[in-house]
Amino acid sequence: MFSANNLIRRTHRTTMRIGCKVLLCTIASVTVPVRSLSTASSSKYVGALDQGTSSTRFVIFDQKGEVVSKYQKEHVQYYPKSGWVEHKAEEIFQNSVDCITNAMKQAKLNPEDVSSIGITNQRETTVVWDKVTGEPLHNAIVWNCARTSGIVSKFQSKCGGVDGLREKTGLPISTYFSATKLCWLMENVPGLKKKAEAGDVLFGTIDCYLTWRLNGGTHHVTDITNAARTLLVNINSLEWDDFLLETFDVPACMLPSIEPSIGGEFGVINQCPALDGVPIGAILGDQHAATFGQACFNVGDAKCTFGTGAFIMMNMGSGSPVVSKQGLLTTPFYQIKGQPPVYALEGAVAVAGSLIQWLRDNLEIGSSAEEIAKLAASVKDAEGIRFVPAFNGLFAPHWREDARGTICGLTFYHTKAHLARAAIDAASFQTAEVFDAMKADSGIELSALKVDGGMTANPQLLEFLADILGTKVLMPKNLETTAAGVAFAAGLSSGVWDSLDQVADLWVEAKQVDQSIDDDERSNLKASWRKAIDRSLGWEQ
Ligand SMILES: Nc1ncnc2c1ncn2[C@@H]1O[C@H](COP(=O)(O)OP(=O)(O)O)[C@@H](O)[C@H]1O
Ligand SMILES: O=P(O)(O)OC[C@H](O)CO
Repeated sequence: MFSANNLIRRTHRTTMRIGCKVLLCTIASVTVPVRSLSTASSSKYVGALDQGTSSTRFVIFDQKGEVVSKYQKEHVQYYPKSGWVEHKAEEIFQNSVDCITNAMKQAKLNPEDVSSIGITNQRETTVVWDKVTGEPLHNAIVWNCARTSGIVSKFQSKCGGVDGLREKTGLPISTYFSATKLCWLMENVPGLKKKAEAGDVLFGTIDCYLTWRLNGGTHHVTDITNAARTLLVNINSLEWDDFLLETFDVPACMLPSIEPSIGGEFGVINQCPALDGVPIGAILGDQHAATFGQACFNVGDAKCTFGTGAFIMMNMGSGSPVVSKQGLLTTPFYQIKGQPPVYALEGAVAVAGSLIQWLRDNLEIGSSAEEIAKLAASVKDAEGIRFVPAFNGLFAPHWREDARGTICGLTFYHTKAHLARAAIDAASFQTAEVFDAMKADSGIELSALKVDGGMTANPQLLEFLADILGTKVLMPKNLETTAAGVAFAAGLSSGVWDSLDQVADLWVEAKQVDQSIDDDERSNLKASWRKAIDRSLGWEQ
């Protein structure tokens, strides 16, 4: 059992670069449970439950950080109305158990072989469930669901605009975060508000729901990286904030307790026989886990994950969080028990790979992402087409609920291949906007961007990205960076690894892509993108 009494502390010193200064400082004080020391020889594997927007996977890592086995399962996406997105939390839990069971079977491992697991998840997605039966009281409302735009306008007016809560929360008031999703549930699920006020209902993001189901309800907990994406947490105190709870009218009794990401009290698994008795050693939101897996441990290190959306995160170190003036998010990157959190700046782009899925499913211009990628590669560029995928409005750095998808520059010359190319370029253009905002906010000149996620299988994406950013793009050997990140975090808490330096050594570069255009060409491309963005704004009233 993971408890404060059986923890041993180890402190490690390393060098950290801040701008051009090199500091010798403590970055990791790792808490190690006795279990790992007493059973060090047998419990050498670490598991990662990676619950993403489109699928769930369980990945098992050995001490060298190599993948031993993995199992993945997609879940159904529900689109009950235009712009609405839902998941079934029960299906996600059952898929999690299936993935764990199959991956453990493939690797021929028993629970005693696994020192701990980490949970990483699609963030902000909101679940409410019955405290006794565990039954979800509505489908989960997904992070990219735009149903709360009316509620968002109301709170923006009430709180002083889109940035009215930014100092406290690090976030703009947007449909993206959990608070307005919870408001919608309270207003629309009959009887929910009364039950919640009576203490009969629990709220949580996906990490919290899965943890509660896996530990049989012994711990209703979340970690700080997930809690801080609800719009209900003060990013300085790292606690639920009374003013925010009052503003959004959320009863405190339905909220989980907030734990540090690494070594927090998350309980022990007792509802999945394949991992019976294994502690949950770490929880990290998926973008935070990817940043951890990409070993972005120095201030200024940054990564971008190109999956359903695109998410850039840059390590800003511990100390006071930097509040963005450029439309970025301030977010705890991770927190080790007993240590102050390390903060990050993040640029969240809502639509990246999902645009390729849309071309496949709705326009049927190819039967798979790979086929669309091939089509896009058959032309030398997009021939001037700019495709702004503001399907649910625009996230960072614009935060405009009123933007809608826009294709600019079409002529009779263009074919579906140019459209496919423009869709792939859109991910890089959006990343460049966030990249520039990050440089302006942090004062840090980023010399490289580490990348991962499903879209990075596409060489045209990587080449155009390096060109439009004007910097080198680095790809790791291990592309399961999200799962690796939370596995490393769990392994640090259970003693499989004992320092961030050790974890950083597990990161191996597979590929570097360099820019190949000059500054003039880059500025022209960026100027054309800005024009296209302007045309997408204000469409939806
Ligand atoms: N070769 C490719 N070119 C462009 N996009 C791709 C390619 N292969 C996969 N994708 C996109 O990558 C996304 C899947 O990436 P993944 O990291 O698994 O996403 P998530 O973690 O968000 O579920 C899909 O949206 C898909 O359209
Ligand atoms: O599951 P992904 O990779 O699409 O990530 C979703 C993000 O966590 C949403 O904030």
